[in-house]
Amino acid sequence: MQLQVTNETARLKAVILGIANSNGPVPSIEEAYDPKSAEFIKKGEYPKEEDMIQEMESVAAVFRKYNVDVFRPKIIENYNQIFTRDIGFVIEDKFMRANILPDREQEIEAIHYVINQMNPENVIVLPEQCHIEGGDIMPHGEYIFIGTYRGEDYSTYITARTNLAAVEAIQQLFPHKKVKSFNLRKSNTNAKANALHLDCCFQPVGKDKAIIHRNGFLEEAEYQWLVDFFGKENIFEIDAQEMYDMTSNIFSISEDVVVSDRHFTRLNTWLRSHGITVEEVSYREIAKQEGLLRCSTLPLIRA
Ligand SMILES: NC(=O)NCCC[C@H](N)C(=O)O
Repeated sequence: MQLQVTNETARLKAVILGIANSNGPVPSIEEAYDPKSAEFIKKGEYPKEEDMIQEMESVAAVFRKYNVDVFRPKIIENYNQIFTRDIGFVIEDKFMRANILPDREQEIEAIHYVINQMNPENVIVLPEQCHIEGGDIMPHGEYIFIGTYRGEDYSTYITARTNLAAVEAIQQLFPHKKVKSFNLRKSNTNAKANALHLDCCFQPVGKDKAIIHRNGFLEEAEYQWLVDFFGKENIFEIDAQEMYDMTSNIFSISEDVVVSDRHFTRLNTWLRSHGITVEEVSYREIAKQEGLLRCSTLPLIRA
């Protein structure tokens, strides 16, 4: 398999799509590793497996329509394998195996059969002290954007998943790229004030546009850098409720085609007004676990 990913929007050819089958029993509040899941566990409204399976199958159907090769993780019984994005990621022709939250460590085993199809020289495992999850990593041409948390209290946040050691390691591995990191706002208890990953508060879309939530960024200057980089007229600004709804976490099949949630009417109207085809699905149940479409996909080839 010849891996290739250098941005979020080039034509998708091959992808791993997570899987909701045998997702396990409803976790206890203590077992939740993000505030939105905890909120729905508390309310007794944790999403049902059959509903999430259906939601993911509708995305698989869109991929089939666009002739994208789709790989699914092998099912590990009673284990959450929906958010495949975080367990590894592709930059250029390299597959980076992520050092993910310990609660999610087994997820990688389920995609070994895909990793085995790659040139072993292109499969990279970062040193253990580098915490990193794919939701925080976005190659963008000559740049690699990385969501991180720079606070000294990093270890107190189960919602902080990518550390500075990982940012430095990525820069060393890709010396020809400009690595730009963003300090994200974290909350273990309030999902409206928690940018769990960079893709929960920002994502490039189309030819030259981006979706962004200002308060997801701890440094005003870093938010402003992105606004200036894309140009204010190309920015779709979302509010705290829209970040909570995971509005920045749509997924591009190409510069002209996006998979989005049908409830995102404001966003979908804006995308269409810029000539982008919106393939609408419902991902409302999966959203209760603080992840959406980008989180549940791991692109292998965009060319
Ligand atoms: N890229 C992402 O933002 N992934 C979402 C992961 C959600 C999952 N409940 C987690 O906390 O790891």
